[in-house]
Amino acid sequence: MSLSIQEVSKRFGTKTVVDRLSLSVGRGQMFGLLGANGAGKTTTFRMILGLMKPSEGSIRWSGKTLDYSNCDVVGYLPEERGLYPKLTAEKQIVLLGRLRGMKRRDVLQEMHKWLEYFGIPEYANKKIEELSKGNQQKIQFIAAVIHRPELIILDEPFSGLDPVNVEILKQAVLQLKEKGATILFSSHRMEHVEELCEKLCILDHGRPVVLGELQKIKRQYRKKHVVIEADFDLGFLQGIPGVIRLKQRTSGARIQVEDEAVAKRLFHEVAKKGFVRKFVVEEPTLNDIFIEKVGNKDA
Ligand SMILES: Nc1ncnc2c1ncn2[C@@H]1O[C@H](COP(=O)(O)OP(=O)(O)OP(=O)(O)O)[C@@H](O)[C@H]1O
Repeated sequence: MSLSIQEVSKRFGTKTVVDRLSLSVGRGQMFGLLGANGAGKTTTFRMILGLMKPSEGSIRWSGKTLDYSNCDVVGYLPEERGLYPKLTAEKQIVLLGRLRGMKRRDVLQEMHKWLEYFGIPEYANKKIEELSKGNQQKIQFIAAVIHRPELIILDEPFSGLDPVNVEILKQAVLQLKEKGATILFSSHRMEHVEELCEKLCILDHGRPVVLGELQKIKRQYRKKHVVIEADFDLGFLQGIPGVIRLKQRTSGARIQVEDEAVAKRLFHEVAKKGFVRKFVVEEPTLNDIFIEKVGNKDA
């Protein structure tokens, strides 16, 4: 079981909003889609779900195109949250579970398990409109995964949640992954993707500018940061070839360098000067990579 996207493009009129995207996500893998507003994330999800046809290319889940006839294998949390405000959480979830072909008894059993997990068992009989935004989101998440889908697509699942609830939802998503679900999610927050995904794609105006395995992407990125703490001023390092920028900190400096060889040079230079309390070469963060590839704007 795997998702395979090959050379997919989507155009609206003359505007290309997804531009030759190819990727694959295997069973039990988690894939993160990053990009600024309007980069093409939701459009990509809609094409995977069969709600929209690609202008070019193909999308297959286990060798088949998804459409309304086989979409029960997918669970989808849309970006625009859409629950019926007047229904109770239970009625809402039962309705969606039944539409997925589940027996009422099975829906209720699964729903109670999830409500317990989220620490809100008493909300089963509350109307959606009576719940906070965060709790509505949990109900919609439960509705999206109630039928234990093989493929789960979560559009901005963490937006609007407080840090405690972000953590609870992250753990829930990880549990589903461990049980073998294939999960794709979009986010504006790079640290979420960094923490949860093996694979990722950064879209910039529909174009995949970074794509692949997180660890490989980081390794291939040659520029590093060096954090130094010393009892003397580190400003002189700015003049060393290969130093891109130096930011002074209260107890030292954080320096971006061209590659590891420059980091070694810095090590020798500071060691000659005096006592060095700290010298660390940091892996680039996804944020560093995003800023270089897409520019200094919000993901
Ligand atoms: N049905 C449509 N008709 C015309 N243009 C569309 C349609 N759907 C999306 N677009 C355009 O496609 C581009 C990509 O939109 P999309 O919603 O996929 O971006 P996104 O990455 O999900 O953004 P956000 O982070 O804001 O949710 C946008 O410029 C949007 O206006």
